[in-house]
Amino acid sequence: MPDRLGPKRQVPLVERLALVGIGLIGSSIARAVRHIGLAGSVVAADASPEVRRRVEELGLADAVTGDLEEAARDADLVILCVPVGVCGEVAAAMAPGLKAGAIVSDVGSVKGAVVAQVAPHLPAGVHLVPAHPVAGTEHSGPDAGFPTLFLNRWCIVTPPNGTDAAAVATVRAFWEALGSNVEIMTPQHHDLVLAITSHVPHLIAYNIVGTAADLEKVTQSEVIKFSAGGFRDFTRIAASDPTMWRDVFLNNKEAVLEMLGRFNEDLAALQRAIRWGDGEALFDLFTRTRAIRRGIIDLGQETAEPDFGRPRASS
Ligand SMILES: NC(=O)C1=CN([C@@H]2O[C@H](COP(=O)(O)OP(=O)(O)OC[C@H]3O[C@@H](n4cnc5c(N)ncnc54)[C@H](O)[C@@H]3O)[C@@H](O)[C@H]2O)C=CC1
Ligand SMILES: O=C(O)C(=O)Cc1ccc(O)cc1
Repeated sequence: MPDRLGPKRQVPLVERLALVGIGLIGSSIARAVRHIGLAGSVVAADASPEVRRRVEELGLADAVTGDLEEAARDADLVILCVPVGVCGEVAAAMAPGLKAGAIVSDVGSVKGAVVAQVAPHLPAGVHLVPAHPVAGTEHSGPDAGFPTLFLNRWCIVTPPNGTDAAAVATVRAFWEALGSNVEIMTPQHHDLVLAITSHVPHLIAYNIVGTAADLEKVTQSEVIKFSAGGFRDFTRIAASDPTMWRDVFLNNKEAVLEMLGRFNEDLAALQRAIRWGDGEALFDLFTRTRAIRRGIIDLGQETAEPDFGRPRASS
């Protein structure tokens, strides 16, 4: 498995790249793209003046703007790296600047709702190719990004039916150049898979940390002092960005509720096994789940030890 990005390219994949939203994901893309020369030029757009100032200080782009129409003008590829709840309004604001043949993509953690919100605003001749890099951290903002974030990670590309094949190939080549493995699926299937592998686990983390914080007979300082490894992992996840995750749950409602229904049934069965002293049921489940974890490690998608080498950010 490669442990670094490829060498600088002689010929960029796209001439002009516009990144809208330069937080963790947008700034990681900007860093990687500039590192390998994947775009002729990078324009960065963000609604926040503080973020724009920081992007300029960090030298992450050739041009920085708060005007989305200006950012989109002449861009060959535009990638929305904003919370999923604002993708529609962002698409509407930049639409007048888009040229025919441009590709609009995104990195949102939910795909069906993003397609529904963005597609109606795009002029004819503009290709929508949504994508989701399944890579991230609990940190936010332009200081949190790093160029190897997508290396050896999956990127799921979810083109709506009938999307131009050349536009899909460009988005695939883009993510492969950033070191990702690309898989294509429908937006609906993506949302179902990610509901159980990412969205519900985040909800469980938010919930358990909230429950621990609200206990009367166990103090907060005891929770912090005696937090074992498992609980510490939950607190890391529960430190993830509130705006981003609010939008994920509001925009993947059906799939999350479906998975939560199943989760609640299985939890009730475990509750019953504990109440009735059914050690066999507990042992059987724990044996099955241990095999799943070992399968993930065998696939090389996880290290057995936690990754302490990852950069930390302020927010
Ligand atoms: N954080 C993570 O681990 C991952 C996040 N994603 C997806 O990536 C997207 C971005 O997430 P992050 O980079 O973590 O967020 P972030 O909070 O670090 O950055 C988002 C940026 O978007 C800007 N923004 C918000 N509303 C805007 C608007 N209306 N117009 C222009 N700019 C606007 C903010 O000022 C901020 O700089 C989300 O859709 C999220 O679901 C995907 C994979 C992993
Ligand atoms: O920090 C973690 O453990 C994550 O799970 C990061 C993450 C968050 C959201 C995504 O859509 C993909 C990856």
